[in-house]
Amino acid sequence: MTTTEARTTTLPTIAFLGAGSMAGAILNGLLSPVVSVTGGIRVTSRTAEKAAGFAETAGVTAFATESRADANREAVRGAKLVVLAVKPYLVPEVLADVAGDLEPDAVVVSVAAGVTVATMEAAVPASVAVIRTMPNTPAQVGRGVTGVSAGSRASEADVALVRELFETVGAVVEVPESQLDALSTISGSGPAYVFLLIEEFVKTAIAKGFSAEQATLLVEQTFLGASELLAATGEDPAELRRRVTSPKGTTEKAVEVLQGASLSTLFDRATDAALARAQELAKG
Ligand SMILES: NC(=O)C1=CN([C@@H]2O[C@H](COP(=O)(O)OP(=O)(O)OC[C@H]3O[C@@H](n4cnc5c(N)ncnc54)[C@H](OP(=O)(O)O)[C@@H]3O)[C@@H](O)[C@H]2O)C=CC1
Ligand SMILES: O=C(O)[C@@H]1CCC=N1
Repeated sequence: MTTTEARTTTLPTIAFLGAGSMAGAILNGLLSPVVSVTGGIRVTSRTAEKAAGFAETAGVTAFATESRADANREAVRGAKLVVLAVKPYLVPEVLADVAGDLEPDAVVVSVAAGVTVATMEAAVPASVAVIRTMPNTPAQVGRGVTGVSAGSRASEADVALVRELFETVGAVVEVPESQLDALSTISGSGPAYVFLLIEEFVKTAIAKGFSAEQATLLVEQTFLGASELLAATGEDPAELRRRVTSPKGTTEKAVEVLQGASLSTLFDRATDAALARAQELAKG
């Protein structure tokens, strides 16, 4: 695993096919002053409105498929890295469209949940490498974590390049493809679990008589503070929990209730449901 460092990264021409939440988060990292993308960044979207949002960004050229049918083909011509950031069900259609225009040494980097390397390798010329990844939205603030799985045709240099791309927005973990869907249920979807906990905790604080503003401050600062304490101390979270939980004190009572609700089973069931969905998406 590698963490983000303030070092200069130079990347070759990149095309993002799809410009939604995930592509936007990664793009944010690429726009950092310590990153240089030689040949520039191309971005495609379905709507002209979304593409127009990128028009002002230096170094980025955006095309919309609703304005020009060849938007994705135009974007991939000359691109070394082609990041597939459309919804999983669109991956086969988009790859079929661009296959003939990919550079022979291009690396197709998918962020799509579920869609397998085998499906993508079958859709592009044999000289084109495929690498599957699973980033997460904290990439937008340089705090992402991305799982990377090399396809059968990816060289060490291809994997190193893709690592460099995702290290501009956080940490990278290399795993075999057989583990990538499981990784997705932890870190890919994980930010949603955290936000859900925050939403529910704010409701609880409001029910205890705090204003919405106070409740939000209390809860958000508690999540941020606890996360930063964990990061700064490097302590085991169980030890940090113990330090909050005074013997015979108040926290002990709350933690007993939470543990009684079988939190670990709940997380197992939630991530199993996400894993089952990834397997459905793989079938197309
Ligand atoms: N969101 C997340 O936390 C994560 C998402 N992912 C993966 O990222 C991928 C994208 O998800 P997300 O960003 O959430 O989705 P969004 O719906 O936010 O983005 C999808 C993007 O694809 C564009 N699009 C649709 N059709 C085409 C097309 N034919 N050609 C080019 N662009 C097109 C859309 O354009 P327009 O905006 O104009 O409609 C939109 O910008 C998915 O495969 C998902 O599995 C992976 C990890 C985490
Ligand atoms: O919900 C999804 O399918 C994507 C993959 C992981 C996070 N978002």
